[in-house]
Amino acid sequence: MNIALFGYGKMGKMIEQIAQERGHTIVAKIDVGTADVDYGAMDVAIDFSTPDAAFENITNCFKNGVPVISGTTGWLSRYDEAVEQCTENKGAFIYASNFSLGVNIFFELNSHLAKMMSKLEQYKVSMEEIHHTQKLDAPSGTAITLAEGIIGNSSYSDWKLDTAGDKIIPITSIREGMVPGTHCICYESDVDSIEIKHTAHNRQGFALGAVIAAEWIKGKTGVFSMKDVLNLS
Ligand SMILES: NC(=O)C1=CN([C@@H]2O[C@H](COP(=O)(O)OP(=O)(O)OC[C@H]3O[C@@H](n4cnc5c(N)ncnc54)[C@H](O)[C@@H]3O)[C@@H](O)[C@H]2O)C=CC1
Ligand SMILES: O=C(O)C1=N[C@H](C(=O)O)C[C@H](O)C1
Repeated sequence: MNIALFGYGKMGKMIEQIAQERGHTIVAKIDVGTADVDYGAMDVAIDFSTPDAAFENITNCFKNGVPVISGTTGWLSRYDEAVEQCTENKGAFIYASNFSLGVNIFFELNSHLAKMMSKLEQYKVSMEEIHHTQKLDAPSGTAITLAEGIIGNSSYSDWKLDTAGDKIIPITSIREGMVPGTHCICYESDVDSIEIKHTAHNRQGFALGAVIAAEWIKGKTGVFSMKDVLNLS
């Protein structure tokens, strides 16, 4: 497939390597200041750019008939608008806050655990995420998806950064060193704690998942998720 990369930073470079290993061709590397974008050359676009740039990158692709895989986080207040534009243009779109297989299994585990814990009022939930110091958004997109998984399966109604409260999931965001991404969910009672944790050792899992999603979306129309791609129930 001919793949265009929107954002040629840490993730763009990792995706280039994995896509080429799987026999794909990178036909464009679009970053700040790229003047001409040849949409006609692309079978699919993979966007790992910045919170400010993602919406425009994604919707320009829809307008030009190019399917989009986006992993950029921090722009989700405009997700519904992007979905609308995808539908209007009969486009194809997958956004995931995290493309790694491990985290997508962790999402399922989190929802299942939240359902079980919802009957046990003595346990209070909290979340911690740790990322490298260059990260622009907090909390991470993955932490927000995890919080939504808890909210959808319990009586918790919202999440807040560094703020506990009734029916509120407190999220702590730590920025240190080169950490690729660590997420931990803790249920705590007076007598014990239960923790589940996902630790990314590098960025390869994120990049491989994005390339697999790009391969999967070929020939499809609509808005999908990694759950569709990975066939997780
Ligand atoms: N969903 C997932 O699995 C993952 C998501 N991410 C997210 O992906 C995004 C990128 O992460 P990294 O590559 O680590 O960041 P990065 O900072 O290394 O790369 C971002 C690149 O986007 C470029 N950029 C800025 N404006 C642009 C524009 N208008 N068009 C195209 N490119 C533009 C920057 O110059 C930079 O090269 C972040 O939002 C991050 O949270 C990161 C890892 C995994
Ligand atoms: O910025 C990152 O690096 C990452 N961002 C994603 C997020 O916000 O959840 C995914 C991963 O944790 C790495």
